[in-house]
Amino acid sequence: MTGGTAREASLVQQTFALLQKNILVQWRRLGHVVLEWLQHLAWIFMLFLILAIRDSPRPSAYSPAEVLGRLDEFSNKTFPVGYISTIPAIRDIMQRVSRSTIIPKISVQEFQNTFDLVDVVDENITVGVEFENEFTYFIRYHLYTIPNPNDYLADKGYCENSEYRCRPLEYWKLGFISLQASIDSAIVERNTKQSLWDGMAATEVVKMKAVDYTERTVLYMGIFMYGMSMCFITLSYLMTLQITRERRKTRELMRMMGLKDLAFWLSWGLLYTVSAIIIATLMALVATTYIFVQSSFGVIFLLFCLYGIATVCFNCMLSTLFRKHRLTAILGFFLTLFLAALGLLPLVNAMPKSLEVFLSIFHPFSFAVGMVESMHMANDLQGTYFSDISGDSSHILSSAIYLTLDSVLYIILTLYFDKIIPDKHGVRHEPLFCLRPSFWSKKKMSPVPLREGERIEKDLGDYVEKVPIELLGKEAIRISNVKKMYNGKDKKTEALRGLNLDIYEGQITALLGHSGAGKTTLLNILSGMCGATSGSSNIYDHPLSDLSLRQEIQRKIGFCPQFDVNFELLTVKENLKVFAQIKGVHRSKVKSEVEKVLCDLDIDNIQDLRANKLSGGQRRKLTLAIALLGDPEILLLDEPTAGLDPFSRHRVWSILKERKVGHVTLFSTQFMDEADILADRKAVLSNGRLKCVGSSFFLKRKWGIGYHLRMQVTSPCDTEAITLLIKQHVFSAKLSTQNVEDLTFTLPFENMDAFPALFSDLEGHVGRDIVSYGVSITTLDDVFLKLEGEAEIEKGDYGVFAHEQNEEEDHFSSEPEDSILLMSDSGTPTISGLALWRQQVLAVARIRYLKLIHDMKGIRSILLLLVLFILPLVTFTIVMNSSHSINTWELTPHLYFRRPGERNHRYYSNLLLVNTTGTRQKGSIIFNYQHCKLKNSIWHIKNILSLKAELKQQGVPRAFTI
Ligand SMILES: Nc1ncnc2c1ncn2[C@@H]1O[C@H](COP(=O)(O)OP(=O)(O)OP(=O)(O)O)[C@@H](O)[C@H]1O
Repeated sequence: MTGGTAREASLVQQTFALLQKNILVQWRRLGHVVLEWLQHLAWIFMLFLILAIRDSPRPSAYSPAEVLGRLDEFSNKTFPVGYISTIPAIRDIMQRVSRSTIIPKISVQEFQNTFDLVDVVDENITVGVEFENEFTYFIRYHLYTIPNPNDYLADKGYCENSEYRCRPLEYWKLGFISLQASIDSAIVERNTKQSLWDGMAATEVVKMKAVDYTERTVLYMGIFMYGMSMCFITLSYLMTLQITRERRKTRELMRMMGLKDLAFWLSWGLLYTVSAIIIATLMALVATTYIFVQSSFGVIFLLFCLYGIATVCFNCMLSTLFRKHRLTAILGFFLTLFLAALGLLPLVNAMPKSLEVFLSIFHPFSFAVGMVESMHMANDLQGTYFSDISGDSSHILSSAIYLTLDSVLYIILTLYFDKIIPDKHGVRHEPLFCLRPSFWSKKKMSPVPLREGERIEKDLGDYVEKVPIELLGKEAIRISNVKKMYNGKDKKTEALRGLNLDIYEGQITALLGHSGAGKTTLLNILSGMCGATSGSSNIYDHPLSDLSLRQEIQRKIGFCPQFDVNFELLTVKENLKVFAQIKGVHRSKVKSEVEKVLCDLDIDNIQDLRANKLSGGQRRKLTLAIALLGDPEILLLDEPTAGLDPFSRHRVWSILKERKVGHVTLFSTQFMDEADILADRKAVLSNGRLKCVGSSFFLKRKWGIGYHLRMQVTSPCDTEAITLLIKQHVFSAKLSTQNVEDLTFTLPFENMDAFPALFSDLEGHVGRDIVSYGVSITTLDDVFLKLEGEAEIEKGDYGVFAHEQNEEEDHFSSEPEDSILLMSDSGTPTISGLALWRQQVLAVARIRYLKLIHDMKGIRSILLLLVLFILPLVTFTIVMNSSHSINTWELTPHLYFRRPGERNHRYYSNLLLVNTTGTRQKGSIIFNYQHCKLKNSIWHIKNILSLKAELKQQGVPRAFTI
């Protein structure tokens, strides 16, 4: 193997080339880009408006602490309490409660079962008490009488210095605290035989210092959380649309040229990361102005930024899962909508850490972990800061770590799915490919000498021409028993049925065959655009099935596919530059390489024309030019001159001939003259099999009919006499065509010796019954026609036609629609008036119906995905509901005890101790509290509720209520 420009495709060069291309494309479609940005900004503006109207920044203020009175000062005319007695101890406790000195007017009633009790509680007739055991109990109020005990569902604070509007005070005003104190006293009295009633009754109730205005409702915070989670929704839609489109159109071909997967994803990822950062900056500005007023801009910006990057990575992952760009984009849109709902979960309640870690694989949830907590802190008039990242702002760190890990996870999954879910073209890796050692060890190609004379085409016997001795051992491509089966929806197509063929270095080989013979399929397999179903193909003795070597092999190949490849908004020159860099042409040589190819193919006059403005032939030349870039050792060309003018065809032929030595060239063509002139060897395929292979001379000798003797005769003419004359010299001559004034005979090659005598005899008849005559040799067309037969050709044509129909998405383009409407089978209008109108309506209705069925598949996929992603949400909601956690607040000493420096977090409240003695009571209860690592004398509590705690004072256990 010789030749080839030195090429080494580096990740940086490829990424840079594609990124440059992406930026250029964005620039060329500036109008669209502006519209896209208007969409992004519309979302941010909407959020800004909602915030500006709903929640203008308020001055920081606290409502002060105030003493509400003694516990026994609560007085209600009647205070009915119901309970269910399941064990005698409960009745005993409630009997004691009925004698409560804290609530003198209490009346206690026993109920038979929970339903009866719930009925009266629901009607707000009585307050319910349910015991789990003799120490644990629930107090049940009518749902709307006291604020929801769940901190996140309740209006916290909101006192505005007015007792009337102070919701948390309902706990005091409606007797909740006094009842709880009564039950606690009864339990303590029953178990310790000591009475706490008097002390308890004298306990003073104090409203803690609280933030003056904080409206903590799920709805309110949920709207903003949801709005913030969806700030990248338009970006997601447009990104998936573009990536999936390019992935489908050109990615596999670029991959075939040696493009590294990561370079492709990075080029898009980096472009959209810039957009995400701009959106993140604007969002952070809006959020810090209206929601996180006390927080540092940097912290909020960081979270938005990381969320944006994770979104970009997520979209890349999504783009690997589907082929259709619209479907992917719509799906991405709905997924963002639904995943953003996951961000609401941290609002509802404190969730177990394990569930938080599990849900953090969804980036909107990870984002919400930081944002929701920051919102709660903002409601407490606290801000989040980098300096506090290990303290109260630690949730920011968790969120940032989750989002970073999400991004890494999505990138890994993108690369993985990209390998195991191939696009329309491309080779599928097995799911566990990364566990194979060969995947990680980068083998270098070292050609292994071939065993001389071992020919895999030998099965065809006489149909294969023997290659000259100097070619033996120069087999560059060896195709052995290759089969390819396409599994369509309705039927399977066997495109190749055990093909054997050797392609030699230093030769140009042509693939001939009827439409649908399998030429394109073979070239696609060799180029790596698709895999074979079975059999092996080796390139320089390296099996193509070894995926670890594939990239190495592919870099040596220049491939011109049947379809045209280019980036439409780039000029011819820009296209060539990008592809040269992808192919690994050194940066310093890109310019000269591009100029050489432009000049070789005579397209330098159109180098500044955009690809979407090129004619069919010019596009073809561009695709060929791309294949020639980097002077690849192996050229695989699928109908390279289709659509070219004769001048350009000759130019292509001379280029291929010039670079023949030391290179391998394999091309397919429908032009027999092209194969005849250009190719050293022609391989004729028929229905997926090799029919024969050899030089033109060999094929013509073997299948040609010999020579054609054409003569113009006078009319009327004695055909029999002329035939007899010819047969006298060439006995096996045959009259092949006969017209009024023309006769054509075929003369076999073997009778060439008889030709001089035949011609001199014919000369004698010229001017009498023969006007003139001439002889021509069999062409490859004749060979082809003989080999295939007309019936075969028709069959092949039909096959391809059917296939193309399947391939194209526009089944229902308007053209067939029109033809259905206007023409009968014979092509002439046969009906008119009402009948025609009826037929048109039916036809259009049928087309609409078929379109709907077609779209249903997409809708089904969307629904399936939605269900999959909603499932965690639904499960979580069920779990939450079943645990009654939303409307229940369990009071445990744990809530009130915290380490110094620990944030005043959710259910944790600081303990209020009011020392009215005027002395610092060393050794007293205050001293003991200080040793319990409690932060004392803090005038701040979320709700004023009772706590049952037990502390030892001077070794004596004392139960009391705070
Ligand atoms: N993606 C596909 N899915 C299903 N069948 C296919 C697909 N591609 C090709 N075929 C079928 O495989 C057979 C071989 O097709 P191929 O394109 O290789 O023929 P060809 O010799 O290149 O034809 P042409 O000269 O018209 O390009 C045909 O019958 C075709 O219908």
